[in-house]
Amino acid sequence: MILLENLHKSFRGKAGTVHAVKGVGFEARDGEITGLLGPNGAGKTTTLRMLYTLMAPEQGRIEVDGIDVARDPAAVRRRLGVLPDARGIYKRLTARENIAYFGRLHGLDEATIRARTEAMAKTLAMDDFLDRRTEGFSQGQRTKTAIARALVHDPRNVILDEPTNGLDVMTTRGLRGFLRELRDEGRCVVFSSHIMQEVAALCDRIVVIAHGEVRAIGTPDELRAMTGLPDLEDVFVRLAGLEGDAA
Ligand SMILES: Nc1ncnc2c1ncn2[C@@H]1O[C@H](COP(=O)(O)OP(=O)(O)OP(=O)(O)O)[C@@H](O)[C@H]1O
Repeated sequence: MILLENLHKSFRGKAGTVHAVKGVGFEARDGEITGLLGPNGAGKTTTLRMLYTLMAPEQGRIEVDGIDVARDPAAVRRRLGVLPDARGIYKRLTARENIAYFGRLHGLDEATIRARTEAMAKTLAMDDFLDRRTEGFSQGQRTKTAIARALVHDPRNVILDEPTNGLDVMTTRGLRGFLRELRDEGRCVVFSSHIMQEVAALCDRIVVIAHGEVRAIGTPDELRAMTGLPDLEDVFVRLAGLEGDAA
C-alpha cells in the first residue's frame, strides 16, 4: 500500500526553474495495478524517484505500508522492488550474478537466492541468457534482468518505470501476465507509461498526470465516463490537456 500526498519537486538550472512535480497525490492499493500515465516530461519519473527514496520531495508526504519514507527510508526500501528508468545492470556480471548481487545486498542466503532466481527466470523466460554476461544484451534482456533483480527479495510493493519501453509484442505480453500474477498475489504494483492502451490493458486504476499535476484518477471506464469519449486515446488527450499540442 502506497500513499503519496501533495508532492512537490523543482529543479534549478541556469535557464531557470523547472517545477517537475506540483502537488501530486494518489493512493496505490494492495492487490491492484496502478498506472501513472502522462506525456513526456509530465513528472512521472520524478514522482517515482521520490517514492523509491532516490530524491526527497520539497514538500509532501509518502507512506509505504504505513511507514513514512522521510522517517525510515531503509525500512521502506526493503518493502519496495524497483525497476528504475535507467536499468543500470552491471555489464561485467551475468544476469544471474546481477540478481544474486542484489539478493546478497538484501541479506538473503544463497539457497533462497538460487530458488528465487530460478523461479523468476522461468516466469520471465530468461533461461537462454541467464548465465551470459549482460554486456551486449538486447533491451528486452536487460529489462528482464533488471526486473528479476528488483524482485529477488520478494517485495510487497513493486514500482516499474516504463517497464515495456522497447519490448516486443511477446515480451510485453509475458510481462503483463507477470504483473497480473504479482497483483493476484496481493502485491501493490505501480508502473508508469505514456501509452494509454498500455495502461488500460493492465491497470485497475489510472492516475493521469500532466505538467506535474494529477489531472484525473479512475478505472478506464470511469475515465471514459468523465470525458464522454469512447476512445481511450482521445480520453488521454482530453484529460492530459494535450488538445492544443502538435499531433
Ligand atoms: N535532474 C533533473 N534536473 C533538471 N530537470 C529535471 C531533472 N529531472 C527531471 N527534470 C525535468 O522535470 C520534468 C519532469 O521530468 P520527468 O522525467 O519526471 O518526466 P516523465 O513524465 O518521466 O517524462 P518521460 O515520459 O519523458 O520519461 C521535465 O521537464 C524534466 O526535464
